[in-house]
Amino acid sequence: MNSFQFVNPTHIVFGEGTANQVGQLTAKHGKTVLLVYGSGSVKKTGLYDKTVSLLQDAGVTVHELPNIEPNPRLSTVNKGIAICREQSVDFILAVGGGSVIDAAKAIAAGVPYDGDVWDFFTGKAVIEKALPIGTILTLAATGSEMNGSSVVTNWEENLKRAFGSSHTYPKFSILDPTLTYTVPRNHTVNGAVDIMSHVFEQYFSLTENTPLQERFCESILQTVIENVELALENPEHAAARANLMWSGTMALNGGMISVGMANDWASHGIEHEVSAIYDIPHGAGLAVIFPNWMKYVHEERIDRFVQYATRVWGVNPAGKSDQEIALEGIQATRDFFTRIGAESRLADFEIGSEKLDRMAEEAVRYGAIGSFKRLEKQDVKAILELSL
Ligand SMILES: NC(=O)c1ccc[n+]([C@@H]2O[C@H](COP(=O)([O-])OP(=O)(O)OC[C@H]3O[C@@H](n4cnc5c(N)ncnc54)[C@H](O)[C@@H]3O)[C@@H](O)[C@H]2O)c1
Repeated sequence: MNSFQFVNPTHIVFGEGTANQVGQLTAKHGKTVLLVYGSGSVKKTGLYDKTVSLLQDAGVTVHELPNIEPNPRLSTVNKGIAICREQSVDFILAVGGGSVIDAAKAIAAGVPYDGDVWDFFTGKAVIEKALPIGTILTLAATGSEMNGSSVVTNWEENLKRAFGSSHTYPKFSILDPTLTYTVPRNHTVNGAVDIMSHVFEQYFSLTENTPLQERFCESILQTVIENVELALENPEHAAARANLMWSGTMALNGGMISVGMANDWASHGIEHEVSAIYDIPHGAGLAVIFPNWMKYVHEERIDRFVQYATRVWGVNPAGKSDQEIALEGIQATRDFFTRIGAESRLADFEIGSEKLDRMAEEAVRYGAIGSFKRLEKQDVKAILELSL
């Protein structure tokens, strides 16, 4: 295990009915709020009306930025920055999934910065301060509700980039699993794949002597596997929705499950290049890329893949070589994603080979990616080719 420090400042308020606390939680941090949300579900479910009235009852002035896109765009973030400056907003409340929360973080970082907020995504500048934000989460997936990361798409340049900062952790996040009852089938699937992928990025590591971290990872994977089909069969399955929601938060809350371990994140980097051009949902892209990344890299550390196959998927190792066991675990991953309804090929999104070179080149724009196996442009291209 490597040396590490771990801090996570986000106050989590978990459980049915907790959205009723949004007024008092927000009023602790700000008086003039930008309410950031997507294009439909919060209005349909009544969460929008309820939130506005709770904020007003708490004496908070509310300004709004609706219509955050899935895969939020830089142009929308800039609109939010302008509103905050014009209206002297002192707190941002995100109500939605990862896209809404990520947009809120980018706005929060952009408001006190004199330059272009995109600088934080390209590494040209480092975030030194940000407006405080809070969230009401409506979709179990990204972990953005308890981490400092944001992913934004610069649509004009077809670039999807991320930043991570200690200044953009939410002050609080309200996690009411009943708010996810309305999440449609495809986004429930994408969310589950995203949660599992976050764990994979941390679990497939070359760092030695990390048994507790590995078991944290395995337990999240098992919990998602056990619960996602229950939520798909019955979208109002209270226990399944609660378990998925907490799994999503734990899978990526600033690295708690993988402290002291090298992380990989190459598959996320590759997926970002795909969705930057084709605007496909993040989880859907990961369901295609990840099993192919696994096939491509598993020989780097076969014992971790054997452990994954046997502990997570219950592969019986008797009479099999390590290679056979590892491949059985990878196939079990692919089969599971397919069984819950995730796509398995880029062709399912009508993506062909035309832009593979550009995607591979952009993925390694700042150098080789990944730590489990360092991937150069030709490796990324090979994984994308396997994914066609
Ligand atoms: N910040 C991070 O740590 C992090 C990690 C992984 C991914 N991401 C990014 O997050 C984005 C994806 O976020 P996401 O997976 O949470 O999805 P999302 O926020 O894009 O939402 C997906 C869809 O679900 C709908 N939706 C959300 N809640 C709903 C509800 N309760 N009922 C009905 N519909 C609902 C939204 O309107 C949207 O159409 C991508 O841009 C991805 O790159 C961020």
